[in-house]
Amino acid sequence: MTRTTEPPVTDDETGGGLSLPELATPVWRHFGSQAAEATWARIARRMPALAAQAAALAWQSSPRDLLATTALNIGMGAATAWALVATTGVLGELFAAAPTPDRLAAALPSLLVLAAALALRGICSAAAGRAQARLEPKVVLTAERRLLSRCTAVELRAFDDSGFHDHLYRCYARGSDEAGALVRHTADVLTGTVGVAAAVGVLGVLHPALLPLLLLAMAPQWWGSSAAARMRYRMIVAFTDGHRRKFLLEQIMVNRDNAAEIRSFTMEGRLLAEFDRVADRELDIQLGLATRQALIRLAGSAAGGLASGAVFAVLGLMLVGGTVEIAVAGAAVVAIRVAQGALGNALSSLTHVYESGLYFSDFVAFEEEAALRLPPAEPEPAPEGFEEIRVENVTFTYPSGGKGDAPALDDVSLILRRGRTVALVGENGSGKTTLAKLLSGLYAPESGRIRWDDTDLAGVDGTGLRRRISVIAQDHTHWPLTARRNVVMSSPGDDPGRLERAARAARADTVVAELAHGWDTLLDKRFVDGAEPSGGQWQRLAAARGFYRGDDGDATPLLIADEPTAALDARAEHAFFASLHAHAGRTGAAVVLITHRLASVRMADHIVVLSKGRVVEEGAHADLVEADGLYRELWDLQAAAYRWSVPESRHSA
Ligand SMILES: Nc1ncnc2c1ncn2[C@@H]1O[C@H](COP(=O)(O)OP(=O)(O)OP(=O)(O)O)[C@@H](O)[C@H]1O
Repeated sequence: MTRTTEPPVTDDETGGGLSLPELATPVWRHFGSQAAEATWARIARRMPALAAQAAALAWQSSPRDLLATTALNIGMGAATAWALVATTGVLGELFAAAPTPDRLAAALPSLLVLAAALALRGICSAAAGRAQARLEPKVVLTAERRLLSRCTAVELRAFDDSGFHDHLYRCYARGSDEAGALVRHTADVLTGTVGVAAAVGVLGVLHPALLPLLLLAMAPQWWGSSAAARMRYRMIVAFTDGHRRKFLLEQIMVNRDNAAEIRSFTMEGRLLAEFDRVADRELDIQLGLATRQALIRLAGSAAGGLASGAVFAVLGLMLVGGTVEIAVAGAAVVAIRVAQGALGNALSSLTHVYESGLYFSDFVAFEEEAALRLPPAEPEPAPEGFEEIRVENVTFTYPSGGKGDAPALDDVSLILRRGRTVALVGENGSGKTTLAKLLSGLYAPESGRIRWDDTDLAGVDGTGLRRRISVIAQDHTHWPLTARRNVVMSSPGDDPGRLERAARAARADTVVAELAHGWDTLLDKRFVDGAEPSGGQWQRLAAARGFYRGDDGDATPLLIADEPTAALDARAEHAFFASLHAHAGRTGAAVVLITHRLASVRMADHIVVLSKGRVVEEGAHADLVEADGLYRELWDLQAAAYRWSVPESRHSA
């Protein structure tokens, strides 16, 4: 099968396929193997708990639709039983003697009852279908809301734990849909069970000796359904890794962020070849499954035919022996057919309930895990403001990754004051951003403390605290919203004067002036009429967001700017630092500035130099240059670069 017009790419060229080691652990097909190993005994053991979970979720989503689904399914079973009894009546009248017009007339009332029972069954079935169709999307939405509210409520630290992140992703990828599927399949099991129960009840009433016949007729069905279901799950397991790999390859190829690099590195052919390789393998497995399932179906039909033959033979013997009347035998045949159909549905739904139940239990486990990572339930109110922030002997280590067990901050102490600018300086990985995150209330120290005047921030309301802090982040988000919402989104109200001041301070006003619809331009090229700002233009908008939030009198006494000018041109950078100092002077806020541009750092009131998570020097620019330590070394390197470039550029001109 050829899916690409590229020249064929051999396995050697693709290095035997792209190396994607993270695929070793299947994540979104996490429970495939457990599902494949499911036995009926295991499924039966878990069924009550799963049914209870499904019912609780459905009740939370829509009690009315849950009650309607349950009642209508039971009504459908009752109507089925009623129809079977009416069938016996009709057959009894017709076969009591040789059929004559009089017999037909005598059978009329039973026929009417049968018609009414079948109509009632049809109405119940349609209404139950409607209630179920209304219930499922509500359940999916409930599960989505539960997931999103948990994942936005947990402390940021949870996202540094790869186990938590995997669990979240797994639930995001399948959890909500599987919650809907769990409820749907549980309702289907109920429908099937009610159908079987109706047939069993009627047969038991007609003649108890007919019940073993029902078992005989259902046995091949039971065998066929289990064999087909287990075969399907084995196929899923066999292709778990491949399926995920295919999914990731699709994501890589359709994602706009990758489009340019795929082309720059001429990766198209390789990606498509890899996709074909995985997709062809999946197709082979699917085609093999289709053949094997057809064989199973054939064997099931043959066994079912034999069983039906045996049932008819036994019924014939019972008729001849006078154990049952002909009308009862006829009704028994109908009841057995009804039971077979209902059983088939119930069994296949049961295996689906088991599979969806595994995912949903994982979802519930995630909620429980997330609950352990929530901030304290009844925190102290956040302080209104401060004259001084004291960072005292703070040590902090990330949960996993990065430097392993080495702390990102090690016994750090410093003081910030209102109206003053403190610059954090140091080489890559020295802990500047980590310190900024602790100051902005995103992480709590592992030891040591941070105080706003006399208030220790440990145990205060984190959300309330962060409302009083404005952050211009290093990795700011490109919100797919209008330019206006990108700036004002985090702050209540929409104050045009404040917006203008913030835009001017960040020089975002010139960016907006060039946009087709000014502040109302959508900043996302994936949508019609969307614009795509450059990296530096995005940075100006992110800075405007920080200034806007900070421009509300005393309510936001701390502004943190982490690498705010990395993408700015020289003029914008100069203007930005001037605005930052003006902000400290005008609002009286304490300003923390992180930057590698030391020419701008010299304007700060105080400079703190970090190395390997420790404060190694601090003071004013002149003192640090005098001290001849790390700061002086970094300063000299940057200054030298400028000294050399001037003569060279003059020379080349
Ligand atoms: N989320 C994280 N999980 C694990 N380790 C992290 C995480 N973020 C940072 N680190 C590690 O903590 C150390 C300090 O990182 P940090 O980002 O604070 O440095 P930085 O001084 O801001 O660096 P840069 O100048 O490159 O921005 C680094 O070794 C980094 O690998």
